[in-house]
Amino acid sequence: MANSAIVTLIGSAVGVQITWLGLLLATVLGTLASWVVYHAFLSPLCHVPGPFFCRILPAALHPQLYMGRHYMWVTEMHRLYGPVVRIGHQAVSVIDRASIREIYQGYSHIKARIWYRGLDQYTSGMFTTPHAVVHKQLKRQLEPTFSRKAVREMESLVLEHGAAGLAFTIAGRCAAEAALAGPKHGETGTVVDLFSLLNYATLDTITQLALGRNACLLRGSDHPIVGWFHSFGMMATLMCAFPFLKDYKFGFRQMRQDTQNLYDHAVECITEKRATLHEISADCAAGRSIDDKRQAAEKDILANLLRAEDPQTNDKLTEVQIAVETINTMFAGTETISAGLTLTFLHLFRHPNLYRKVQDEVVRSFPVPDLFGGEDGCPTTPRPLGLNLALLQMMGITYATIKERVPLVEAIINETLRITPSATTVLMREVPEGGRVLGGHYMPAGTNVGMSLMAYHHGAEWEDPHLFQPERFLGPEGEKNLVKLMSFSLGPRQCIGRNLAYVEMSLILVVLLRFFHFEVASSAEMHQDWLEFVTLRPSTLKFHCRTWLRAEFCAA
Ligand code: HEM
Repeated sequence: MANSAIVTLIGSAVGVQITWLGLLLATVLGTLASWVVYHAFLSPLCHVPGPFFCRILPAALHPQLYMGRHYMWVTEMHRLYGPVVRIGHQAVSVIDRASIREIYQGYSHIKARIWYRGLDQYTSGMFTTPHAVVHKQLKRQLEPTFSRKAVREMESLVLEHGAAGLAFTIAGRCAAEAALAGPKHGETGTVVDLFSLLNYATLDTITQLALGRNACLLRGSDHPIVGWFHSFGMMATLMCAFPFLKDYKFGFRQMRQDTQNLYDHAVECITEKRATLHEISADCAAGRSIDDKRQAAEKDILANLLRAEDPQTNDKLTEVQIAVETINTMFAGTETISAGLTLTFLHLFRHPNLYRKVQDEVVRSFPVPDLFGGEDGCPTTPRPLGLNLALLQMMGITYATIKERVPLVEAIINETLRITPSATTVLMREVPEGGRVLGGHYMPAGTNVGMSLMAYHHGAEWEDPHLFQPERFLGPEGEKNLVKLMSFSLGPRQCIGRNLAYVEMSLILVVLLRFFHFEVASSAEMHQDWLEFVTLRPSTLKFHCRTWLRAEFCAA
């Protein structure tokens, strides 16, 4: 009674007859209008340059994210608005080095939960935890696993399961097609989807290293791990957008089941590795010899994780932590590398002189060994040469020899990761209590800020940023440019797999250049879009090339 009297009173005050529904609508519209006015003109972020709609739409980023075009859009926004751009209602992208240092060099700006929480499906791991104390301990435990020394000890596994496995697969396909096509094969070559093959090679390698079991995708296995990973990624994306899905276990049954299968598989591999390590130490104690395979099994990522210990507290990782770290390692260390290598070939195809130059250097630096020591210097190696791991080892293909003999290889990898960083996403952090001034603009606490790797690598910090010039990473300027390269991020949360990434990419690139000749299959492949779904991917999810085994490895 009293309420309707108030409505009537307001109605007569403004000279109109209003109802409850009208009042409700007016309240909603009024709140909305004041919200828009506040965010458009009064909020502390409204002075940050950027498109107007980003000020008022909480989901301004989402269409670009779901279409995979976010990185192109953010780069364009930086071109239009400068080094600090508001790219969302609460999100700002920065590409000036001072702001980047401020954000990433310490622990002050924590990882923005909204972007990472989806990966925490079991427990938060090193990749996702926002807590400095937790991260510091995990880092102390995990760093030795990914150190240069540890990666050197894993190198033979990386060569065998990645580079060599890939080369055998492609050589096998070339040989089969050459047998069918006869001399015509010289013109047509063998068409392979390089992106998929590189994906298989990197997944085979990382499953061997992180689980102790190669998924054998290059050898044609239909291991369900590919589907499990797909579901894990989808589930992670959904949980980022709708975090309540983690606690309310309804819907998405297949995806949840696949994610659980992935986790159970990791636990099974952990148990198996524990048993293997136990047997090895029993054999050592009994003075029995350990063959090469078992020696290598002792040095992979999983074996290191089982031994990992915090030097300050002696804490070891729990079983759940080990499972989560192996899954995150596989997640972080597969497509980043396969996309990076596919992009490397894309750039080499666009720069045929550079392709010839690096291939010539690789061929000169890794000659075919004369297996039987021919007289008068003539090679007596029988044809066709068996393309096997022993041959690669005899040719001396290691990360150290590649760096020493063909520095151009790593320079090409670095330039690829600069101009088209395979992990392109904006690495979002949260502005801490008290707010911060970044790039001359005040950002209140809680604002999501981050660098867009693509925009930064195409910005003012670089000379001729749009040109593909690997030489910028060689000679006296090389070191300076390397410090500016952010493809692996910087500071305490930078990529822990960086050493492994360089080793794996260099070995695969050199083996492919040494044994094969590649040409892109069509100009459509060259000009297709690359879309960003955490990493860059060709829009067709394929990158077809023609390939030929180089003459010295073919039957005479
Ligand atoms: C070309 C290859 C790679 C690129 C471009 C790359 C790039 C990156 C970037 C940009 C980050 C920072 C992510 C963020 O702040 O959100 C990162 C973090 C990380 N990467 Fe990589 N990565 C590569 C390969 C690998 C490999 C091979 C592994 C493991 C085997 C790995 C494991 C990780 C982990 C665990 C983190 C989280 C580190 C932390 O938060 O402390 N990455 N990577």
